[in-house]
Amino acid sequence: MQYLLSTNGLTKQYGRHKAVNAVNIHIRQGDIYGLIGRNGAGKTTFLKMICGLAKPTEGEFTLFGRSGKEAYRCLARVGTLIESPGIYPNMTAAQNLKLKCLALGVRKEGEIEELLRIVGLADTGRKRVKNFSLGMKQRLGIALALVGDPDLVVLDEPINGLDPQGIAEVRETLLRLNKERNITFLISSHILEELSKIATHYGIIHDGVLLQELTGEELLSRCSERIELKTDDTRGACTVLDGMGITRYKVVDTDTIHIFERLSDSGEITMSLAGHGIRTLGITVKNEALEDYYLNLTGGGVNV
Ligand SMILES: Nc1ncnc2c1ncn2[C@@H]1O[C@H](COP(=O)(O)OP(=O)(O)OP(=O)(O)O)[C@@H](O)[C@H]1O
Repeated sequence: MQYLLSTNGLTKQYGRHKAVNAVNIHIRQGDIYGLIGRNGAGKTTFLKMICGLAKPTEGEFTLFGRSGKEAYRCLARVGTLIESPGIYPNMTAAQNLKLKCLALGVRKEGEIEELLRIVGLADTGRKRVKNFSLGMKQRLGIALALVGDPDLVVLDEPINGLDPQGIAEVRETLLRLNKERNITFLISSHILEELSKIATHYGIIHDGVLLQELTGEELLSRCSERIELKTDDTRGACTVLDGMGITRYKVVDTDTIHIFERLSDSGEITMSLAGHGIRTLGITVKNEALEDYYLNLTGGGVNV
């Protein structure tokens, strides 16, 4: 499998403390990859290493198929928003972008207008950035990371402190960029619930160690509200579910099916199964909230 970005034993040690400990991450072209971890888990340190802002103590990363020194040469294709985005508050959004374009030698006609459009700041005109909402500032930070047409954009906590509307705006922006410009994203957050509204893939980091990588679908099947159906005939049960027009289900075990829709229809499902001679051994509605899943995982500190 060819990854757009992968790491091999990437480690950063400060004194005796390993802020990032032998992390192997795998990001494909087109992913919106969420790196989730509590404060101090090592997210920023990890992101800094793959953006060339901190030198790994051990390990290496492969970027666009290049490793070692070659990988560092590919960093021009990576846009970053790490820690303070370097925004000038007394300038307008367009002026901030113009400065970044000048700094990177970008002279593409209409690029600033296009970037403002794509992050939803086209109508901010002469408004100075100091009068922007936090969400608008974050979107400007994203626009700044987009200067130079990167293929991969790395954003450190882009939804930190945003209200639900701000999160929705950032989400829409990232999804649009992902679709329209085919940009791959690596974004960090300490709140899985918020990240889950954006990411397609996840890496869970704790105490510098990557505990788990999983897809959005896997996370959904582990956390979301669902009916857990136990039966001794999963194949027959699937046929019955299909017949009931239920499409969002997954066989997770030899005797277990998770159903993610019609959560109040347990009775109807049981009756329908019985009508087809299929025994229901158990049927319950389960709901492990995202945050619980994450806390259980990091609290235990073990890989599951
Ligand atoms: N320059 C440094 N020197 C010494 N220790 C550092 C340095 N940078 C980070 N650390 C330590 O490494 C650990 C990971 O920090 P890091 O900032 O990467 O975590 P984080 O997950 O991004 O958390 P936060 O969201 O709070 O920034 C912390 O214990 C931090 O104190």
